[in-house]
Amino acid sequence: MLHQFYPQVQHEYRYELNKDMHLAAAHFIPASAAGKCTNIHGHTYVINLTIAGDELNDTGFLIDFKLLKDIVHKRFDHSLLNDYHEFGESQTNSADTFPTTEVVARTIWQLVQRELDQCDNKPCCLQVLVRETPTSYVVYRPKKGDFSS
Ligand SMILES: Nc1nc2c(c(=O)[nH]1)N=C([C@H](O)[C@H](O)COP(=O)(O)OP(=O)(O)OP(=O)(O)O)CN2
Ligand SMILES: [Zn+2]
Repeated sequence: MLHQFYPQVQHEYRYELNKDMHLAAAHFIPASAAGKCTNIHGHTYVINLTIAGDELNDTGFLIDFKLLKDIVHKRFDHSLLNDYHEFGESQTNSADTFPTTEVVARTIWQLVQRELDQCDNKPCCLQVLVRETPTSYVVYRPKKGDFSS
């Protein structure tokens, strides 16, 4: 895997962990303004997760790298993103759920943070980077109010 440098997020936690992964998936954007992207096509998404926290768990992990891969890669690899309810057109504000790079990044943050909320050592996901093509990527950073506690 290509090792890359990513935008840094400022924080005061003791530990910061980063997990890279690749994801092969297809999608289409169901809006005529999306031009050629209205047609179904595929990407090898490159994803980087930044997790931070002050305490380690009983295994000495902030969070298991493998768990992070399972949350994202296991769920979406070799899939059509539009098939998932998170990216469905039937949602109330459907443009906000089209599988654009922005929405994919936000959705990954929601899925990851939901799992982290179950951990006693309370790690938090501070940044999700999703690269859709060699020249295009999005960084999603949650605001304080996006965390449940
Ligand atoms: N803000 C966004 N803009 C675009 C998105 C998106 O998700 N968010 N998506 C697309 C397309 O789906 C496409 O996959 C990526 O577009 P683009 O970077 O233009 O792809 P190219 O490989 O053609 O880029 P070049 O730099 O011209 O090689 C479009 N816009
Ligand atoms: Zn695309």
